[in-house]
Amino acid sequence: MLRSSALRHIIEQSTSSRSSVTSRCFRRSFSQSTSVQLLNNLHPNLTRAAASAAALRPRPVPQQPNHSRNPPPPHQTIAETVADDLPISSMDNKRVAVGWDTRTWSRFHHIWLRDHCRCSECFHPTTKQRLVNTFEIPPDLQPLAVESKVDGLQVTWPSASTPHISFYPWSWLKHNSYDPPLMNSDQNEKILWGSKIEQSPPTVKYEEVMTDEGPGLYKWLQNIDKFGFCFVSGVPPTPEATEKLSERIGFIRETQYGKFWEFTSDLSKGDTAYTTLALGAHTDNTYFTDPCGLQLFHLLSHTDGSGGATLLVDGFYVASIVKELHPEVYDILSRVPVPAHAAGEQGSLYRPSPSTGYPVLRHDLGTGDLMQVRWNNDDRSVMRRLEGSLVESWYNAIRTWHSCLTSPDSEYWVQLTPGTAVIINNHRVLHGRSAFDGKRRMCGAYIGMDEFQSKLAVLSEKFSPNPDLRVSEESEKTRSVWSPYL
Ligand SMILES: C[N+](C)(C)CCCC[C@H](N)C(=O)O
Ligand SMILES: O=C(O)CCC(=O)C(=O)O
Repeated sequence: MLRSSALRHIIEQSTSSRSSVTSRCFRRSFSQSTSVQLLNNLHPNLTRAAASAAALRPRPVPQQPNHSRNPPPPHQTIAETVADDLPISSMDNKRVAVGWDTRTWSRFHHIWLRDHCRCSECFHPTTKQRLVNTFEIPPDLQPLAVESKVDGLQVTWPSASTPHISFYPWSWLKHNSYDPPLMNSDQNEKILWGSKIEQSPPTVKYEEVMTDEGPGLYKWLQNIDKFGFCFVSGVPPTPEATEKLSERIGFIRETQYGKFWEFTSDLSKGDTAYTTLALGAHTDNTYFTDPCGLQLFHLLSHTDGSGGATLLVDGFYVASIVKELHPEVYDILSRVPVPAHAAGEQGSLYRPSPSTGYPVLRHDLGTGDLMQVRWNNDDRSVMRRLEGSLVESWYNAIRTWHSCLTSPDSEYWVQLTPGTAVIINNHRVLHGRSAFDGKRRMCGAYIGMDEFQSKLAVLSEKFSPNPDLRVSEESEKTRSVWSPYL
């Protein structure tokens, strides 16, 4: 074991002579390594010197990594990467540092790396479940060695028997870097829209969507994720075809209204949707703890009457305007819980848990991103938990919210016709309809948000334009343990 004084001497030597320092590798025992080892608190100049020296270092032949227990990530063959492109790795008594370039470093705690080992002993290769016992990992665990390999970081851990070797692909480390985060959030790009979306609303063709789980289905789900809704044209105007279309995404979510629903103005269910009344912009299921994620509508027929136009409003677009122009309103809508109920059926009485309900605007607690809009003023219950001091400002807030929702700039009115279905992200896009008369038959279904996100993730693994997200090749029978979604 080399003493730190000797190492420090080497570091001083290399700093002064700017000798080429192989900084890709860090070992406790100096004997096996020809490279200079980097100690804890690296001298900043050394890091740069090491990195620049490494960049100038002659190109050794790439080593064949030992993947006996960790299959290389499917999208990474053993590239002809020469050592210079390898990230620098070093460690102190708590963490491993990976230098992507001289200015970009990630730090991974030893306990974190050991806990996230993906070898077949630590992580079930088929079920993708953790096998390592997190709670037997010593809190002060330190590697015996840390080494930059051609396609990833190799860490050797002490263990009662033979040392345990973990391997982490560079792409996986970069995707999961937490100190600092290097990848933007899992959220895909969202395109906010107002009434002008009418000029080119997102649309896919039924044929595209229905062919094998291919690009067409992916395009549909991408549109829903990006815009919060998407039309499907060319749908046979039957409940059967519409049900099959819905099930392309995932299983239909059954509620008190049934599984796949067909409805008309006959009050067959205790809800104003089953009347000819106009319905203001709302999201469905505010009376559920977990409102459905998607809602699909397909107008089957409308005879002997008119009206019944469909209203769509991008709740994220409206929220962005409220946040900008009325921050105090945005704050109230994000804080004050709103109770709701569905009580029109004798046999059921739905209220969310807790029955005080949830605020109109829900945010990702980590990123602060707006994640959900919950708004249905018709289904709102008694505001029995509103602080007296907040009553007037709450009503002012929802008045402002309502006026922004119903602004001509926000509202997108479209007359649905048989053959064109529309699917809506019920956590983002509000919908409604104008009053109507005559005989109007509408059908559709609810799909859970988790089913939607799951199908989108599975298709992204195959078709995402982002190579970090596209992690399964046709040949892959099972999902890679390196999937960025785990
Ligand atoms: C969609 N379908 C016609 C089946 C039911 C409609 C229920 C609407 C309810 N007021 C809500 O906002 O959730
Ligand atoms: O009938 C319609 O067009 C929409 C009904 C509605 O808003 C709903 O079912 O939630």
